[in-house]
Amino acid sequence: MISIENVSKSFVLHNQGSAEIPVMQGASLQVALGECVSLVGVSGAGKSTLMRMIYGNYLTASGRIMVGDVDVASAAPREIIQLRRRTLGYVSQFLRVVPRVSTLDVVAEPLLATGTERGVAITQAKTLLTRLNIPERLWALSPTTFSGGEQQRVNIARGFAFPYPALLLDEPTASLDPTNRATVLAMIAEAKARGAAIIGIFHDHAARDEICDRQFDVTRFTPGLPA
Ligand SMILES: Nc1ncnc2c1ncn2[C@@H]1O[C@H](COP(=O)(O)OP(=O)(O)OP(=O)(O)O)[C@@H](O)[C@H]1O
Repeated sequence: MISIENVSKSFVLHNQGSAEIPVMQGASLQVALGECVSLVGVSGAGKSTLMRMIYGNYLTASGRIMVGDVDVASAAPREIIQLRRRTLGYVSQFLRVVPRVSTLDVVAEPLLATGTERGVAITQAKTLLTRLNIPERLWALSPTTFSGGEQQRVNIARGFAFPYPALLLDEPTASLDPTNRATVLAMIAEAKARGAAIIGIFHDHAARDEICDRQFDVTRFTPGLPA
């Protein structure tokens, strides 16, 4: 489902004499439907950079990043938006909060964007928020004022609302209490069981070992680091 082929990436620091910093060279990884792979490697190895390249937030210098039949490395912005709508989900570490949009609407939005009838989308959002222990009194409010852990759970509810066949998870269990952590791990297991291909970054090693089928050490492709 996700196929990364010989991918390289440099950053050009325009404010520092256009210095070119190579951060990844020749990375390849295949993730099948129903499989969960964790990106590992020392701090600065390029885990987040690879994740952002797969999602199309960072440009890829060379190589291919196939998600389904779309090559994110060469796709037009319009194709990437389409891919993100129905194929590729991303649970980032932090919720991007839009003032005045209710929590229910934040969670239902990925379903509404794919044509789900409003009543069905809101019911699904309520189910997810209940499961993640967001109190009902908060559902009509914007998550702007929520605690860090509450915002993270709203973000997870939103990320799991639509059944994406490919899913990127950036620290999905960070700063969760044991009960909510167990719920999120169960949700990831359910996504795998329905056939999602998942790539995650987990500093929570117990969670990683429980939920991931294998690890991908990004350090092997970091220029200048011992392999
Ligand atoms: N936007 C950027 N501009 C310039 N350099 C960047 C940018 N993003 C990342 N880098 C550099 O790329 C390298 C990889 O960073 P990245 O954040 O991907 O590492 P990581 O493995 O996710 O680290 P951590 O575990 O600490 O989050 C680092 O040397 C970092 O400084």
